[in-house]
Amino acid sequence: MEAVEQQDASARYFARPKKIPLPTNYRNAIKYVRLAIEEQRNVQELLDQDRHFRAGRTIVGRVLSNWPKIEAVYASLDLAAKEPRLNPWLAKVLISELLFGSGRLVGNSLPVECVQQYEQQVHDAHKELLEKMPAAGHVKGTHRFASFPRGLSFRMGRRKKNANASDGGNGRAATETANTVAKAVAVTATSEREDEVDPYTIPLHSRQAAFAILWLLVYSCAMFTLPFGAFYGTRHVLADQFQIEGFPNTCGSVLAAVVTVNVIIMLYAFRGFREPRFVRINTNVLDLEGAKRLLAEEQWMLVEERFANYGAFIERVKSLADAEYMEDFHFPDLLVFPNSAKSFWSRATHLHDQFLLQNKACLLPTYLLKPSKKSVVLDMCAAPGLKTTHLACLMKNRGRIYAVERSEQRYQTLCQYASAFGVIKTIHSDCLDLTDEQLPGVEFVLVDPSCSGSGMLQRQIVPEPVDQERLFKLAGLQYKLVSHAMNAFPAVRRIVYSTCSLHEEENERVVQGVLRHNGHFRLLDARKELGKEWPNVGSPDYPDVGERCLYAKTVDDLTIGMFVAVFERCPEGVQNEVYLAHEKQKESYERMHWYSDKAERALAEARGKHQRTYRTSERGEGELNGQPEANAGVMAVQHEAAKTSTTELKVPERSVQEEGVQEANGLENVEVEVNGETKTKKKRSKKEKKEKASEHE
Ligand SMILES: C[S@@+](CC[C@H](N)C(=O)[O-])C[C@H]1O[C@@H](n2cnc3c(N)ncnc32)[C@H](O)[C@@H]1O
Repeated sequence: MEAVEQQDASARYFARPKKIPLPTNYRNAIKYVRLAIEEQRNVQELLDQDRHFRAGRTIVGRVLSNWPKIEAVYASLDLAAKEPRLNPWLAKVLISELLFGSGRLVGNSLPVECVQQYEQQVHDAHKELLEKMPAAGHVKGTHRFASFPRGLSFRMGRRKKNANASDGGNGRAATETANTVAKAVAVTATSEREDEVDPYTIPLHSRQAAFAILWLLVYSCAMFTLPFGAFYGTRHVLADQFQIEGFPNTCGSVLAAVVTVNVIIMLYAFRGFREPRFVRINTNVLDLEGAKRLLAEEQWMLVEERFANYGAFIERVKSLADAEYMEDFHFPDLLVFPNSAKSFWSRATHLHDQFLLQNKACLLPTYLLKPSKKSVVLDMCAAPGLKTTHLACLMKNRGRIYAVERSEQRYQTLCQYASAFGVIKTIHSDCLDLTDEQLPGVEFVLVDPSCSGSGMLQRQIVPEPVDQERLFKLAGLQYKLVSHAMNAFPAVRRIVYSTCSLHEEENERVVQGVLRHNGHFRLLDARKELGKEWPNVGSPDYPDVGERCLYAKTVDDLTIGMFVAVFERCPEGVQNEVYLAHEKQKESYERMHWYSDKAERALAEARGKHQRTYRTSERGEGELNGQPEANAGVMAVQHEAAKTSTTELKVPERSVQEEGVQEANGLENVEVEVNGETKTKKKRSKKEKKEKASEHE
């Protein structure tokens, strides 16, 4: 009767329409257990090679070290007959997990749910086996049977041919034979002892420590040998080939040794740094708890520690073990994995809808934009669309996000990313051509434009020479985009400007330029806006600007380099302090010109009248024929103003905004107004246009 009920239950399970996949770790475990038992292969080697199956050693090891007991339980429950559709290898792996693993099964796949319904019976059968144990403990020679199959363990000797295993995992032959049970019972004593310390699994931290020591040994050997080689090699070459002897020879050789030492140190440091893998949860389809459940199915272990400060968190991230992951310190939808997880994530295509690989630094701009749920947002430079989709998640897929991209190819990628989010409307256009007319009611703008990309990891590892001309052009474009955001959309309340550049020219200087010419927007303190500890801000060389902007830095945040500034529209009648200070400076600059003109006129008059010589001393005092001049005060003002004009005003030969205007027009010999002057500009050549198109995205 009971059997019939269970059969019905199992039929119900297998008849369900929705197919939930079996966790990869169980699938892999079946493969290795079968290889070890059926084909008697040395799976230890195979497991070592399979770097993606992290939990494998433990799961497979558990099954194989308890194989007889598992077989006995499987047999006593008669699962082969009761659940003919249940893979016997899988059933045994799951029984092993229930009895000797965590005690719970991962996921809701059909086989898992099927075995789960026998959970109590599995435990009862196991208990029964243990109770019978003393009586059967004397069965001769049975301890060998309890050992790992030979293919698995380096500790074990020969493996006895296992009749049960050779039935193709069906196990039915064994199920009926009391013999098997007796054997299994008999070995329990031995294997139970072995269970206490799982000999198969070397704890992860021990393995990591062992590798660290090994690498240290390798590098220290290199350190104590290669510099000598460099020293004597150089000495030999200098003497034999170039006939350089004596002191110059020694200097050259020492230099070669020092360079070698430094190269080795750099290589070691480079090995030591492994940036973590940041993974964002697509909160549009999955919440944090759901994400944790999915990851548990994949045998990832959540580090559930709380950190007093950001430094402690960063240190813990650096020491994440291969199977561990953590929640991020700042962002609730971000998870942090060790560097070694990269291969897992590139293979885990079945999780790509629920999780997105995105560097933590890229979440700063979107979080700082803080769009309210049903607001209208404009992402001016959107492709490939990671920030756009994050905005959509933050807005719970409600409201409207205009995602603009001008590059055709990148626009296609943007469309793919955006397709799952109804809130995103993609627009293939130059965002400078769009205004409130086409995109009405925009309240929040993200400006994440093309930049030099000097914050990208590979560019930090192998730095490129700084191309000032290119930086200047990029800065011009960036200035123009932010200014456009501030002036083309009257309803805009908040703007976030971000780059993945570490150059001030593209960051603080652009922000300063924009604030100087747009009094109606002010710069917010981004650190305060973030609301949590953040180590790096901008340069103090930009008063009222630098300290309000954030930098993400590889060395402190383990992220790519990123710069973020947050602007907010000023209340009516209020202007930002950078604008006001600049206006004041402009005034004094104009006054300086006025004084200067006056002084020049007075001088000319004096020259005409008296034919005397005039010069300005170092201190700015006027002297006439070597004597202090009556109008020396005027000259001092002139001198001070001149100083201001070169040091504080920093009126550049070509300003950022000039470049911006040039970029804006892109016309042949157009007249543009720059700092009040009209200049003629040349049209961008085809080559320049091409270069521009290939700028770092
Ligand atoms: C740094 S990427 C943006 C990355 C994107 N925000 C993300 O997180 O996925 C800069 C993008 O802006 C686009 N872009 C540059 N100038 C633009 C303009 N004037 N109008 C529209 N898109 C522009 C580039 O083609 C490039 O795809």
